[in-house]
Amino acid sequence: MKSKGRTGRRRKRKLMEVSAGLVNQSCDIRYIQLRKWLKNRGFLDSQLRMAHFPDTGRGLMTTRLLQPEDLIISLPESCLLTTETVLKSYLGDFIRKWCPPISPLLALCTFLITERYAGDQSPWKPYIDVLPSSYDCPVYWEPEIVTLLPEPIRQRAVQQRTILQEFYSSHLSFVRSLQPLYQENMENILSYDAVRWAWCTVNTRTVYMKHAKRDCFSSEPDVYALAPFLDLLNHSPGVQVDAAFNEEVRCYEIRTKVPYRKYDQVFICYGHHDNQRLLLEYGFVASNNPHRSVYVTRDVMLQFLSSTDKQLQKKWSLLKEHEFLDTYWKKVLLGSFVSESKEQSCMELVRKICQQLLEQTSQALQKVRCPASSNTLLSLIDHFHPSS
Ligand SMILES: C[S@@+](CC[C@H](N)C(=O)[O-])C[C@H]1O[C@@H](n2cnc3c(N)ncnc32)[C@H](O)[C@@H]1O
Repeated sequence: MKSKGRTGRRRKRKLMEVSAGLVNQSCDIRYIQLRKWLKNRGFLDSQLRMAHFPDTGRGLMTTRLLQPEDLIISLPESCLLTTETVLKSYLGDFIRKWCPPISPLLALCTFLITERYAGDQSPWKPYIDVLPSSYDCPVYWEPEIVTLLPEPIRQRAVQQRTILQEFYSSHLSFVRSLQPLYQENMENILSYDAVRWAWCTVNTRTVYMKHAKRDCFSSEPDVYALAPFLDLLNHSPGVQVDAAFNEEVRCYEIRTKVPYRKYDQVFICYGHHDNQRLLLEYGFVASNNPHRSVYVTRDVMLQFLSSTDKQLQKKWSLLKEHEFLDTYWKKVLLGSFVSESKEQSCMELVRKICQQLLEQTSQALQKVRCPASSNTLLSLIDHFHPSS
């Protein structure tokens, strides 16, 4: 009787999951190893399970109803990977001796790479095995694809690539100093590709956790913690959570502010980011993002403003200098009263600009021919379409 009931419940759960379009990934061997590893480090089983969702990809679903103020997850300190972890490791002495001090970000990236290189020997293997092997952030895109992005985000994507390249090349001498630890050439282990992977891992997956300033690190903020399992939570701009390290119980805790039904995907909010920022920093865009915005370059604006106005450049500089450009547009677009004629002309200008950006986006879409990446890219570029 008992086992029949359990079978029935299993069938019902399967049906509900299938109807929600999600695939429970609990039997993935890497996931099982991760759960075992977490348990050994004191993580008590939570109601969350890894699953694959049709709209957001891999994420976490709840196996029970969640009410506002419920604790979603409580991850013990021993599961967190921070600069403290790095300093206690074989890298600690090298970091402490190195001058000028390296950044907390470089310490984390180096540790991730050397632990991945250690393979079976690494105590972090179960975590590293579930990390993505590559990312969708623009630093992974082919330059021809980056060229197709709308100009403002294209500039930022190019800038980001330069920052990463400088991050990689400016730390080569520190990387070489680690050679006594390995037989293989250190520059092969900490290659550009490896650094890009680690950089994206830290940038897309860490939670905020402030650490006291230490002399062995440069003055950049030390605010990262890699949080295994917890970092499978996807972003939704509409949800609210309380997330922080609880000093009393020494766990990183997240409490939901919104309810979830059984088998729903549970989300957190990475911040009030527009789609440009989400794409640059996390490699995705959110549909129905209340913070979405359309970036317009100065050249496009000037192209639409009266070409007969000889004083236009001067007026523009003046407005910019006094920070009127942003505030005035926001006022009009958010519905504050300016004057009827001004409002109408502003709206008309916005409509024309959007129309032009729409046309440019359609042309860019036509050029995306690469079959392997077209789906992701089409959806990404589509989100930058001003009409969306
Ligand atoms: C902290 S991880 C979340 C877990 C991740 N989906 C995974 O499979 O490991 C952040 C990454 O998840 C993806 N992501 C998060 N929220 C998303 C969303 N709403 N839609 C699509 N992808 C999302 C992005 O690739 C992002 O860089």
